[in-house]
Amino acid sequence: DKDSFLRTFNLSYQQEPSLYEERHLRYINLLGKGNFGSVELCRYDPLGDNTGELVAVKKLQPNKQSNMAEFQREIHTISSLHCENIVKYLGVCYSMGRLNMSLVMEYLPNGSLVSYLEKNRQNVNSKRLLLFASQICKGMEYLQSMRYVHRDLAARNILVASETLVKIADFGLTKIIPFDKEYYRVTHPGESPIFWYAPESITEFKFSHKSDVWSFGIVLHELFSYCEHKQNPKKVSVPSIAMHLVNILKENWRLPAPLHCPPRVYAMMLNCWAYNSEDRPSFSSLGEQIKTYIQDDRD
Ligand SMILES: Cc1cnc(Nc2cc(F)c(C3CCN(C)CC3)c(F)c2)nc1Nc1ccc(F)c(N2CCCS2(=O)=O)c1
Repeated sequence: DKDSFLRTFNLSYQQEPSLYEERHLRYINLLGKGNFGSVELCRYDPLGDNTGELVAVKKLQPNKQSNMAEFQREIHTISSLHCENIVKYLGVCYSMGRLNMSLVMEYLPNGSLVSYLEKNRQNVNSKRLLLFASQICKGMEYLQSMRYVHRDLAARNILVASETLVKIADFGLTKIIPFDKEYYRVTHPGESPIFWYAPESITEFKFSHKSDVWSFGIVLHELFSYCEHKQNPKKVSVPSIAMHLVNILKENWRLPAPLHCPPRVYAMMLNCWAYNSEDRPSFSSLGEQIKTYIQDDRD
């Protein structure tokens, strides 16, 4: 019931999250499925006359109780974030008594950055790519101000709200950095997207704002290659490849510049890919740099 729900999240009444009643949540179609569970498009239609709002509902993989605690942490994380470049939390929906729960978020009709750039490649120029990059930067700056590390910053986790607004989604791997440390160390690497990982995340499972900056560099590369997979590394993780990757990174190999990528943007990517985390720029300095590139209308 509501009281125990509020206790679970040690929320007081005035913070009462919107509780969505399952019987009014009408399934429309599946938006995506992964090892996290699935995300569905639903209409929340309490009046039953199709005037209700469209929402994106993230459901936990059924009967994976272990994930329940993680999922509750993810819900707690996203419900504490208020930033126009982060997908909006709307509430939760209980089902099967209290056994299962879903995360209700605003629905962004244009889908992920990957599908959007593949489909709209023709009419997205480098100025618009820089606008998207600056917005992702702003979202990451906000996340850092809340002492969160995202740990899974990639174009597939960026959603397109409109042709001039993108938002960071999916906080399934997000962790809070302990107050007395500069990084978060994970114990179980799990299925890691190593091509988006900084070297120290691969070798020492260390995650920090600076490892998020490394991933931001990969997102810049994805943006300026319009998320064309042949130019992008695959999301695969096999231990031997991981160590091989770290070795060539140590020898200063980096992803080549995407086709037609402005040299100063490639230079920014290389800065994000400094081997030593303390040599990487901060999100605030990246944001400033991108802003000047947008203003001066070169490339
Ligand atoms: C919170 C949220 C809000 N709006 C939306 N709109 C949305 C609208 C769409 F047309 C699509 C697609 C576009 C392409 N065609 C072929 C199929 C539907 C779409 F994928 C999404 N999606 C949200 N979440 C979400 C959905 C789906 C996801 F796979 C993932 N994830 C992916 C990696 C982890 S993840 O869970 O972040 C998050």
